[in-house]
Amino acid sequence: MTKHGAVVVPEDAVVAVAAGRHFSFPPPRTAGAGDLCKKLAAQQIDLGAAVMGSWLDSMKASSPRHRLMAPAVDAEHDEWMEKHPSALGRFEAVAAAAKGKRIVVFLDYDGTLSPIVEDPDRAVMTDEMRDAVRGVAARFPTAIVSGRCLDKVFSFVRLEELYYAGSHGMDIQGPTAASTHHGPTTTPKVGEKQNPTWNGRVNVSFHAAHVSLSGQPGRRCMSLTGGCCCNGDVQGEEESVLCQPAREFLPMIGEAYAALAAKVEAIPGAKVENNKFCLSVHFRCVDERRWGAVAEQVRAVLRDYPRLRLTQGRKVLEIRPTIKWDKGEALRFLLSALGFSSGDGANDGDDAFPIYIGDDRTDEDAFRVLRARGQGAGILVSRFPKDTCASFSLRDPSEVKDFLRKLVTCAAA
Ligand SMILES: O=P(O)(O)OC[C@H]1O[C@H](O[C@H]2O[C@H](CO)[C@@H](O)[C@H](O)[C@H]2O)[C@H](O)[C@@H](O)[C@@H]1O
Repeated sequence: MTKHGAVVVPEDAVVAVAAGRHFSFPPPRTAGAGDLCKKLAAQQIDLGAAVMGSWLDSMKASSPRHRLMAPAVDAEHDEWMEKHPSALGRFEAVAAAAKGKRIVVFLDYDGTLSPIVEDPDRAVMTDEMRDAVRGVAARFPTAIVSGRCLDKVFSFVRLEELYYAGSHGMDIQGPTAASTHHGPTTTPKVGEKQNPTWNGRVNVSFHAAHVSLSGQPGRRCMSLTGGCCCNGDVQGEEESVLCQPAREFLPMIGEAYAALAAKVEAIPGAKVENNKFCLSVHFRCVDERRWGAVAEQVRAVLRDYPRLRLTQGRKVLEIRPTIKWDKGEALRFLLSALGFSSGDGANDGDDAFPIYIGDDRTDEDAFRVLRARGQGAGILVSRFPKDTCASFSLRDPSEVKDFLRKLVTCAAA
């Protein structure tokens, strides 16, 4: 890739529109979240026949080709970087803002911890990245927040000491008791002398005897001693999970999966991934001339399921329940479960410093929550300008790894 000449780079990002906002950090509470952040929330795509064209446009818009033509595009990039500076370049500003607070780390998976690849089943993360995440998790409560189903994302990450929020936050489980029961009783504050491990589960209790719904060996789960703020869904079998707000949709999602898989089978390259509480219809490997056919098949199935809605990720159409739950709500829930806020919005846990790193449209829901709370740091992984509610940027998973390592070094120092 060169900065000069007309190099066209395929990328699944939404091209930036001037955000009309200059960099300010820490972001002011609520102010600044405004219209842009509302617009960026994982949007529901209208399923009406009249908007099929715009639906297809939306699929194309999520996969623009970036023209890197100096100097105009460089200027646009520079302007964007002023508003969303590198979290590595401004590491000292992040560390200063976190000083005296308790860091909690939230990490998206695809495009953040692993590079985007054609086959979703091969999106593995490197051992170096795993070590970096392990290092962070030894010092701060750390959660993976992914659109993938919990078992799948766990099979990639393979670290038992983390919290996992699968299915876009609709399936939340905690670390094993064994992997975390040797640290301080509260998360260390930045700048405080620290024990290298943590155990900051203020109002969370572990049920070591329970296995997860997946039966995943070696993983124990937990429930809230103070009750679940997740529609009261923690009961019976659910005692083994922290939060599953969309449980009632499981049979419906299963049916929709079968119908969709049968419908898109005939479209070369299309693939439906069952993410338990949501479904992903991948069109990355579909000839662009057939994208309309993918959209049409998805629409046909969704007509039978008015309680399911459609959102969009990186060359993927995502079908999920029509409940008000997303990665932002998962972040809120986990902060509350960790004792950093009341959960009812009355107290946003000002001593917490959540760092959320993600690359996708669905991560904007979490960035928006951080902006609204005027708390922590949202970091967008992108090498191209995009509209975002994040404060900072990192170019790719390799920079994410460097940032995580720096966080560990800084905490150790
Ligand atoms: O929230 P995330 O962890 O980022 O998960 C979002 C979706 O990621 C995966 O799809 C994306 O990555 C694939 C592998 O690199 C790529 O082939 C695909 O085009 C991307 O959309 C995953 O397969 C989906 O289930 C997740 O919803």
